[in-house]
Amino acid sequence: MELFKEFYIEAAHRLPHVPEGHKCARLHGHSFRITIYVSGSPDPQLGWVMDFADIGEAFRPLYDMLDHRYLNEIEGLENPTSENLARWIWQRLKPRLPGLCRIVIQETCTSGCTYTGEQDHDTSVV
Ligand SMILES: Nc1nc2c(c(=O)[nH]1)N=C([C@H](O)[C@H](O)COP(=O)(O)OP(=O)(O)OP(=O)(O)O)CN2
Ligand SMILES: [Zn+2]
Repeated sequence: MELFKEFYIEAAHRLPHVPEGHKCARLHGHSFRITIYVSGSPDPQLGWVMDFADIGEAFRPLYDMLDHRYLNEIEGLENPTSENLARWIWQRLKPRLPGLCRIVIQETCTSGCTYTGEQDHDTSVV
């Protein structure tokens, strides 16, 4: 079974490696929606995989690092695309939340990225 919990951060960014003239080279902001998914089997007694609040607890330190920030200033997020943000969160959250199975980053109502932590070719540019 899969649980999810949504978080919203307000953050500014710019994409430093886009072609000249691209709108995303300019400083701008988003209300990012970050959805954290956890998989597991429900405990027979409690009836839940884990307490939703514990997902919040695990994510809290990262939330505090991201919310109302200029993402480019954060170590490892110098090129804060949705893809890089998803991977950045995964690397820091997985040790605290072993059941983590998916992260969905939504930058706008129409654009986003899903990451399941598989071995992709790490071509991130910072
Ligand atoms: N693969 C990616 N492409 C883009 C990213 C990204 O992180 N990964 N990011 C951006 C920009 O941050 C941009 O602010 C968001 O993209 P976009 O969907 O183009 O935003 P719009 O609201 O302007 O899009 P509409 O066409 O109006 O729906 C760009 N690309
Ligand atoms: Zn953007």
